[in-house]
Amino acid sequence: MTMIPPGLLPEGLSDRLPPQAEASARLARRVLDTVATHGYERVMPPLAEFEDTLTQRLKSMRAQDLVRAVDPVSQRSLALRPDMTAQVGRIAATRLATAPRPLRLSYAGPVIRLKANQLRPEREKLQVGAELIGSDSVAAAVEIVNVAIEALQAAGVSGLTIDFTLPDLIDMLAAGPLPLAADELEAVRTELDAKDAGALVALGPQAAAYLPLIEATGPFHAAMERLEAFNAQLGGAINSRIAGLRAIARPIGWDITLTLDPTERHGFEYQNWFGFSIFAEGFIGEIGRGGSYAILRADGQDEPAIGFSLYPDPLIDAGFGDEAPKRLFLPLGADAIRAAELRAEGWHTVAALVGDEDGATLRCSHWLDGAELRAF
Ligand SMILES: N[C@@H](Cc1c[nH]c[nH+]1)C(=O)O
Repeated sequence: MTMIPPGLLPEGLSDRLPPQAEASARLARRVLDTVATHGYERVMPPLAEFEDTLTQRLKSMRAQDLVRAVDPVSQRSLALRPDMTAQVGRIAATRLATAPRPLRLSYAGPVIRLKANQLRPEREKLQVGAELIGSDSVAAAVEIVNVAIEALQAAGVSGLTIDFTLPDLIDMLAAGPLPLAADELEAVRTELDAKDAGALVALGPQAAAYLPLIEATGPFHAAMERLEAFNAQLGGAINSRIAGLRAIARPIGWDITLTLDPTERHGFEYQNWFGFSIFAEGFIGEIGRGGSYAILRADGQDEPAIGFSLYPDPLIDAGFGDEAPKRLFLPLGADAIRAAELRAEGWHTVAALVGDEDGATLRCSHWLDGAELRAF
């Protein structure tokens, strides 16, 4: 029999220890507090749900990568949540179906996937976010992008880059001005993902018409000019998308780097007209993502929505939210009233239990001597 050392967890799952556990809670708190100031109210969906209600609520969400189990009570398939946006969608479509719109909700909690991605081995991640339900207008997008930026800045994250994308652009073009057969569509997507101009042209003239989209990538303003030139060739077929992107970019401060990658689809499985990824200087991979999507309501109608989710674990690993508390040792018999006063001033007290503990070993910087603080 193989011995499993104590404390060993399944691959991709880990404990958060002091001080990162506190830092993680603090960062989530800052984000939630910031979004609350913009009217977003917190919901707490459960860790697991019936698999079908979890995956069928958002249009074009796929049931991939789920950690599943059969519920012995209902005999139905349960899944651990991979993304709280789907749960917020379910809440909005069911229990809050009659709440006034737009409905602004926020959330924070762990999410889990079966497989880790190439960039990070973790299968469990903290997700913190906000969703605006009832609109996916340009005004709603402006609000969501700016609230996401403000929340990250309030948490002390700087050097932000926002990469805009148009998740359903290829579908829209293929169904309209640049027709593609179903099999061609997938091949075009693959080559656009790879940004392989040669391979795209080799697919034939229909596919080659998508070539300008490879060029319309990079720093926002230059890429937008190329996207506008492409739009002009198409007789203005994507006018509304272009106007939307410009309006969303306009209020964003100069301290934020903006980029465009109109065909990026990694991580944008259910988003429709607008999507964005958030990067922070010094971190590989995105630390957040968002966009517009449709929630399926009980009456079969779609409800528009837009939101963002942050994945702050890499920030925590790098020390964000770390604030070493001032720790004070209380020897046996210390003045309880004075200790309470000091706690009210922000000290964390560590009380002796037997009398021979060493406060310095317990990571206290000071000890209470009568009413006085003494440094160790
Ligand atoms: N939940 C999505 C991002 C998102 C939130 N709202 C809309 N999109 C994700 O984590 O990829």
